[in-house]
Amino acid sequence: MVNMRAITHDPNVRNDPLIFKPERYLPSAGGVNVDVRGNDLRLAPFGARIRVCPGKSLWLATVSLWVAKLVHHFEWVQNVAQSVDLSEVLNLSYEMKKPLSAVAIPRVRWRCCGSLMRWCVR
Ligand code: HEM
Repeated sequence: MVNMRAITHDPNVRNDPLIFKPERYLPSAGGVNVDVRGNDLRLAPFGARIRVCPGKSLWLATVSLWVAKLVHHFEWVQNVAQSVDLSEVLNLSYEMKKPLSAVAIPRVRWRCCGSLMRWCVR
């Protein structure tokens, strides 16, 4: 498994590695253009080489749809009961010490149309 934490926290690879700045990989915002499919280890969320994620193409082809659906159907608001804490803990990999929590409020009301996996707007 590629140690992405070590790579992405290396100041020789990333300027200001501790600052949350996703636009650093957005060419239209002056960031660098990185191939995330495992060919460029500056950013390899799916790993690389022989154990690279076999689901990467499926995910890259559908991620826009998933995000669009989540934003279209829900209003996302901060969970006031649990503030955002970016502290990390080392388990099998680095994980958030306190899981990120948000509240999703449905934008429309739904009712089940009777068949499995089919929901309609009331
Ligand atoms: C946001 C989406 C995803 C991310 C960030 C992701 C990331 C990863 C990473 C980092 C690995 C480990 C690579 C390594 O060991 O170096 C992995 C492995 C794997 N992923 Fe994904 N993955 C995603 C989605 C998917 C999807 C959609 C599928 C299946 C449909 C999938 C199936 C697998 C499998 C089976 C492995 C194990 C491969 C092996 O050990 O040989 N992943 N993934």
